[in-house]
Amino acid sequence: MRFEGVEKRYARQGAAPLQALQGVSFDIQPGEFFGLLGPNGAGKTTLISLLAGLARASAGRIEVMGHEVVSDYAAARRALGIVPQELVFDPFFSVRETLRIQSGYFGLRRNEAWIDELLEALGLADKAGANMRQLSGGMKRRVLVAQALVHRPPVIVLDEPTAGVDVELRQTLWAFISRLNRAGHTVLLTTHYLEEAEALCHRIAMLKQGRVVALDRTAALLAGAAHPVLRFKTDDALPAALAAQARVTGRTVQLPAREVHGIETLLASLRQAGVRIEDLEIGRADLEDVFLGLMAAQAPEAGR
Ligand SMILES: Nc1ncnc2c1ncn2[C@@H]1O[C@H](COP(=O)(O)OP(=O)(O)OP(=O)(O)O)[C@@H](O)[C@H]1O
Repeated sequence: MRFEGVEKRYARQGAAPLQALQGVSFDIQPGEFFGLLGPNGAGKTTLISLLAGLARASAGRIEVMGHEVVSDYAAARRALGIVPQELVFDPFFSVRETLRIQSGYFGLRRNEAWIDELLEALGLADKAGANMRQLSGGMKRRVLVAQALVHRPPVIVLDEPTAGVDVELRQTLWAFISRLNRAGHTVLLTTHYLEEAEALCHRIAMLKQGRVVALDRTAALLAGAAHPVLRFKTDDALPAALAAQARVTGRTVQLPAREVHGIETLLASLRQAGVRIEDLEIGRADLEDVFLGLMAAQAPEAGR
């Protein structure tokens, strides 16, 4: 898969066009598990809709398995299995009918064995006869995954597949997608769950305001942020200097320490400020730290 100088501008009434993607270029190797990360509005979904041929790039080109997505649309589309972010279904069909209809779009007549395998792998076997409107949101999402895979595409694209889904479905989904990846399928994943990207992706591109701001092997991105961190719980307010660098989730606070003896300095500052701490641990930086660091480092650009 190749993105070459991809640009996308959206026209806006009474305002300058919105530049959603600017000069995005990168390759994804066959068989790779690739993560596309970025904050809300970074352009991830836009890039996927260009890849899927649902929207046209303002400039640049995109190829999937050697097929350019506009001039060679049918072949490119056939190579892709796309799990969209939004749950859109015809409520009157059953799960099995939905998958048969999707097979029909790709001209596949005898696809029952694979449909059964998909239903089984995604924990949908006992829901095959249920109407789509009877399914819970999580079950619908499973059908969306099955639907994307019905034609056995070599490239699987997942746009935030685990947004709002429970732990069980996440595990089912990742076990299945990892199995397909080991069997040679290329996977492109967008997610807001950085621990998921860290666990699954070989390489990661980070998008910010329509540009690629980092692209590397996951291990290399993490190595770049190898500083230790101090994690603890507290009910007290942090002094301003520490609050500015803290990552706070509820009562849990994480502070970066530049070097190991930086931990001592941090603890001294906390003690001096009278911050009472519990459950203290020393850990290493994770992908979220890399991500937050990169997002903070790049100043916002004009025209956005
Ligand atoms: N059809 C559209 N018309 C106009 N602007 C759009 C359209 N689709 C997206 N945008 C704008 O383009 C920018 C990129 O949006 P996009 O949905 O690609 O981001 P994203 O990275 O997928 O975000 P999220 O994490 O919230 O899904 C945003 O500023 C968005 O408002």
